[in-house]
Amino acid sequence: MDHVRAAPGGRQVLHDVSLALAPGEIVTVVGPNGSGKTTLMRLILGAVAPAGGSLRRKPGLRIGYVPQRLALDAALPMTVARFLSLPRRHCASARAVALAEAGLPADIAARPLQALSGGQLQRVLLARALMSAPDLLILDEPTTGLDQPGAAAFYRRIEALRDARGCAVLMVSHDLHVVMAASDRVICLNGHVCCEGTPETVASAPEYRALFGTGTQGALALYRHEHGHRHDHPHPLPDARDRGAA
Ligand SMILES: Nc1ncnc2c1ncn2[C@@H]1O[C@H](COP(=O)(O)OP(=O)(O)OP(=O)(O)O)[C@@H](O)[C@H]1O
Repeated sequence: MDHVRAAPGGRQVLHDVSLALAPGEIVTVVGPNGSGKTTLMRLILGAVAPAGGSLRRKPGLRIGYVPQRLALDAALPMTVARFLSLPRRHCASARAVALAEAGLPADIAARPLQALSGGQLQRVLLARALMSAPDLLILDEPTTGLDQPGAAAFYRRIEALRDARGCAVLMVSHDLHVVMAASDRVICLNGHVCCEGTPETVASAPEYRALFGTGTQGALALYRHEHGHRHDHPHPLPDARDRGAA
């Protein structure tokens, strides 16, 4: 997207936002409450139209979306298998692959959604997003409610998925903990792009520190320590949008 402005409901939320996502890249958007993170995600999903600037998607781009939460209706019990077959039916083997990739046993398919823990439900949402073989996976605050080791494990799974499938990943979060360290690139948003770069670059940027203080370095170290190795993925070149996922 180039110099995009967004004004959902007539109120300017984002201005002059330019970004490109390259295949296989994990990008995290951080920003304070109300900084426009969800609006940015909705722009990419096509649920909000730009009020200015331009937005281009690779033709045929498939996007898998993992919402922050799912409002479950206790009066309408639904099995995991049924949920995974919405909106389109898939064969049992495709379902088993997606469940395994999301870190769930195959027999969870027969269980009602209402009976799952928060972490299991989060992984079912991930499995559902994987069913469409996405080129781009968008996750909205995917570890809300998980503790820090649980969140670190979730992000390692996302990295493994990216490595296996080569899909781009865009995560949106106001959680400053391990999410940044799990990313190739971090975008700090506050109505516009305040700063962006590697997690280390952003964590030490004055614009970022003005918004969030200096408390993230410990969490970066924690993730690096648990993770045990680093990735050095190339970052998108200026023409990445011509090759890129979105
Ligand atoms: N359709 C809309 N109509 C009016 N205002 C909107 C609309 N959508 C978003 N906003 C406003 O835009 C601002 C940014 O919202 P957005 O949800 O994008 O922020 P966010 O960074 O995701 O926030 P949070 O961290 O709290 O989830 C908020 O003040 C919100 O009230």
